[in-house]
Amino acid sequence: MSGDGELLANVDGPASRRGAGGAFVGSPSAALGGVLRFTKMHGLGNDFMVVDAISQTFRLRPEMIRELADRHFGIGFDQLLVVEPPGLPDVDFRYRIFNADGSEVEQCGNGARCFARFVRDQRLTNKKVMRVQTAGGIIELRMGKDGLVKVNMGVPRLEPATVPFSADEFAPVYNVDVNGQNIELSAVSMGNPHGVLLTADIDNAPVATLGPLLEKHWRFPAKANIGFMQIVDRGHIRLRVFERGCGETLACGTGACAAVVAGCLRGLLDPRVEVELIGGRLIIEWQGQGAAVMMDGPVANVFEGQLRLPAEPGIRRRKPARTGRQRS
Ligand SMILES: N[C@@H](CCC[C@H](N)C(=O)O)C(=O)O
Repeated sequence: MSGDGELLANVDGPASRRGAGGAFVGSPSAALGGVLRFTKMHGLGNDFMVVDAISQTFRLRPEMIRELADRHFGIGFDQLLVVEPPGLPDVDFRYRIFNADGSEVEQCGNGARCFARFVRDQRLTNKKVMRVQTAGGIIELRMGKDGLVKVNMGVPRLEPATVPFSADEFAPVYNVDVNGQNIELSAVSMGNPHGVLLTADIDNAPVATLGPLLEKHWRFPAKANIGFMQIVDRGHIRLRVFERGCGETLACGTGACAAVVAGCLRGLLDPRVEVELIGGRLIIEWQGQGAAVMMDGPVANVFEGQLRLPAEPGIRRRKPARTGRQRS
């Protein structure tokens, strides 16, 4: 963040739709040096800055995302969520996710529920069921009458190469050496990579120490989110997640899905499980290999805000193209 309180962002129009180093550009209409509107939201305390890139044009470099994510000097969030027009047929939106460290990632479960609420609140759609394209696959979002959002998170990927995890063949549990200590974990992709281990006492689990070591372990070549799961009974777990690219969060939706898949693979859980995270509860359902994982949970709006985006020297204002809001 710059010293005068203004936030540096580059806005240059749709030609450079995706910049180098993970920067992104929204779709045409906001003016160079104008304001970027956003909404702060959360799902069980996993918090997000959500931006409509259908009616706004902007570019944020990874360092800018890190500054915005900062809880003392910025807005503060675990992930930045970006709403874009779809790039595929039969899909309503494209949903992009950036961790607090500025890295773009494939999937975010709590974010998916917030996404559904956001696009309806912003009148980008009036659909109650929508299909959304992510880098981790297509997911289906369904608004419930109770204010909860149900998400079909897709079929978990278990083959090691698809997680990705380094192993010769699939196993429900792998032995991983961490500085001479043997750790037993399951490796699951929910679009994004997860390692899940069991703990007898979640309150004293070594999340802060073992989490970062496993996140960056060589056997997870794309790094991983690391879940610590305490089984209360066959229909109830407690879970803490050290998230890739942002550290321990109050809740992780894909982490909850991965934990239930891991527990079912080990024969420890029933198909419907209440997952108790620090920030609240999710209901996760999985009928077994080949089935999609279903996630049910709440969303919350925190506030709406806007950032002034100064023009970067050398970038000239372009006349914005006319766009209509997507309505279906
Ligand atoms: N909080 C998320 C997951 C966000 C992405 C994750 N940190 C990753 O790097 O894969 C969730 O609710 O799923």
